[in-house]
Amino acid sequence: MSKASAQIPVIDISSSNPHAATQLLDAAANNGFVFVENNDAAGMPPAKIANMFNLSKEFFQGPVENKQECPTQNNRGWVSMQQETLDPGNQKRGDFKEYNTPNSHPTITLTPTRAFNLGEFTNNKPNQPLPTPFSQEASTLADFTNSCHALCNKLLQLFAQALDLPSDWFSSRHDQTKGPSGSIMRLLYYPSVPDTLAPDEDDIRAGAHSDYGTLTLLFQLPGQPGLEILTPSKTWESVPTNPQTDASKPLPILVNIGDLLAYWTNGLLKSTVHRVIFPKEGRRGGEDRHSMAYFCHPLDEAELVAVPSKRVEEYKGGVEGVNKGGKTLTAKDHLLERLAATYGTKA
Ligand SMILES: O=C(O)CCC(=O)C(=O)O
Ligand SMILES: [Fe+2]
Repeated sequence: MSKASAQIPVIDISSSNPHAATQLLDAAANNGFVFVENNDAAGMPPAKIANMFNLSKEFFQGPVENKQECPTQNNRGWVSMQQETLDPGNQKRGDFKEYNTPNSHPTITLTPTRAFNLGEFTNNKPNQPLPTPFSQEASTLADFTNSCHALCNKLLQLFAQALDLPSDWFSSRHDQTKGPSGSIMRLLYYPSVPDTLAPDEDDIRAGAHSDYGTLTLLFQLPGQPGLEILTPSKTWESVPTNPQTDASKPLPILVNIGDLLAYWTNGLLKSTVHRVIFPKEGRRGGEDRHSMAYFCHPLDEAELVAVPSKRVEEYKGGVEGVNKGGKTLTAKDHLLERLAATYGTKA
């Protein structure tokens, strides 16, 4: 039986929509996921997105030596299958990510490849080693991540407006000229697997998790489904790759609320649990899925205290763990804690 499709609104954030801020807040307070129409106000021309997907595909199709050149360090670089377990409490094995069939030979070797994490750029220069083809395209990558960050800041200003906060309350804490942050552009590849090797129930493409940062922008491709969200009634619902009926419109950008916006708003905004599966419809071994996630994080030292908003004060939800033993957590404390659980290392 196919899964119910999650009800995720598509919102126009251009000035022609005077309700953008409240619509965003309502969607974020409901299930924490929203599609943003990709018009000029989003500042993400479809050709730029397509170019990034092409670079990502070129990297993942390239030789494994390119990937091994830049193993993960400090959450940047090439992240391999089974190195990362997004749902450490429930998953027996690491995430089931890239299967490589050398020369299409039927003897399958499992090659750990999965994602490439790009950290912040400084003056368009990377702060990490880059493999081919990224090394020749540093300014393209920097430009794309900067556009993603600018869109996040625009959304953060709309959230501030809807919460009756000074419009830069969030965006000033995400001003990358003021210091380092944990923001990451992650390029993901989930290969299909041969039907004979179809995954068992424990093998999920990306385990259930909430995102660690403020906001995530997710770029998907049509015909490559698999993302699901956990609804308040604890059922999994699928997220469409394109919720629009007008095929001539650019694909909207999926945005989800991360843990920090939930902390800052005492849980009014929802950091919803999601995962990526092998869809039950279609081939057992799934289709190839490429996606790109921009995890927007605040400056490392930003404190996770509730924002001075009446709407937040009146909301009685509350989020566990913000104030541990009387100490206010910073964005960096939270990130290190989550990364330690994900990679199985010490914070
Ligand atoms: O690939 C996707 O669609 C989602 C990936 C994801 O949720 C993540 O990396 O945090
Ligand atoms: Fe995620």
